[in-house]
Amino acid sequence: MKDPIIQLTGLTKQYGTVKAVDDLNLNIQQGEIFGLLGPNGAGKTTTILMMLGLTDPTAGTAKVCGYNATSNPILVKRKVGYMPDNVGFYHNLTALENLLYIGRLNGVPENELPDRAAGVLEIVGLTAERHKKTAAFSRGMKQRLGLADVLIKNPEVIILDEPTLGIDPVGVKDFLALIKNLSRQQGLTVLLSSHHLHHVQQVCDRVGIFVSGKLLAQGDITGLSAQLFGAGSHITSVTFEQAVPQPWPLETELRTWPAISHINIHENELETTSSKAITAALVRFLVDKGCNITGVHQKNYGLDDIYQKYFESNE
Ligand SMILES: Nc1ncnc2c1ncn2[C@@H]1O[C@H](COP(=O)(O)OP(=O)(O)OP(=O)(O)O)[C@@H](O)[C@H]1O
Repeated sequence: MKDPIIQLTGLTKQYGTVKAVDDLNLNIQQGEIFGLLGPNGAGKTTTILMMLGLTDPTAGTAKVCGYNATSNPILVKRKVGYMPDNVGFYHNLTALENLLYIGRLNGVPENELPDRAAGVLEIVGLTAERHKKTAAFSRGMKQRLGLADVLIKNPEVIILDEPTLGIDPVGVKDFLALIKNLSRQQGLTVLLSSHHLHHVQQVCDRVGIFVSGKLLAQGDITGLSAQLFGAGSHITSVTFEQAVPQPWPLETELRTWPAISHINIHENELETTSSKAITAALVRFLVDKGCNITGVHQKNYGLDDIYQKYFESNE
């Protein structure tokens, strides 16, 4: 496997007595969409600022595109596009004029500028609006233009801080689809910070759960629920036509299934807790044994449950 394009090692930032980021270790591979998910004040922005060399770590290192962000911030900024949570524009200028201005600031050669601007406006879907002043832009349009600002310098990595804040649901869906396409088609690496679990869930390959400066867990959604809920990440409930007799010989058999960690029987309901999805096998087994089933329900722990368990007390 190639070296990770983002490598955070023991990254720590202390503000007075507050540890905003506490010994963060995280690797992100080229082309991945990684979601940094955490409640307000978790340390997401501070982490991003250290990755861009905009604030120095108290300890540890942030290596991005092969460069140490603290000692080589200029080289990192050449490769990384950053969209802060509050993108600002010159409202008396049009979308295109704003974009050309940012392109020049980022050193895009003058002869390439018109084509590049037209190209990124097309990607973000603002070609028809390019001559409108940004004062009249909706929040969703501003986010798209913010993304165009980031893309005009042909970055290898884009970092988006709370990119979906304040956009309506349809706008969010479109914006996230845009990010996903960009990453898939151009191999762009995306780090996205958010406290909206549903937005992160829609688009990210992997997620890191960040609370009070610490990364509690990382992985894809299934891996995360397995890490955070262990043996109890799947629950299957089965309803029978009649009450389950006690003792029930089938219970003894089910207790030998390695995936099942817990069995609960109440009247005509059976509930199993297991480390993997066993619903299909369980139903087949019960039908084979002559049980009459009137209902089946499978619950898998997802980000909602992770959120409730880890974030609610912080918000
Ligand atoms: N410049 C600063 N000086 C002192 N404390 C700071 C500074 N910047 C951030 N902090 C503190 O560090 C902690 C992490 O803040 P940070 O802004 O990184 O969190 P966040 O996850 O980005 O939250 P939000 O979603 O609210 O932006 C908070 O307790 C914050 O008060």
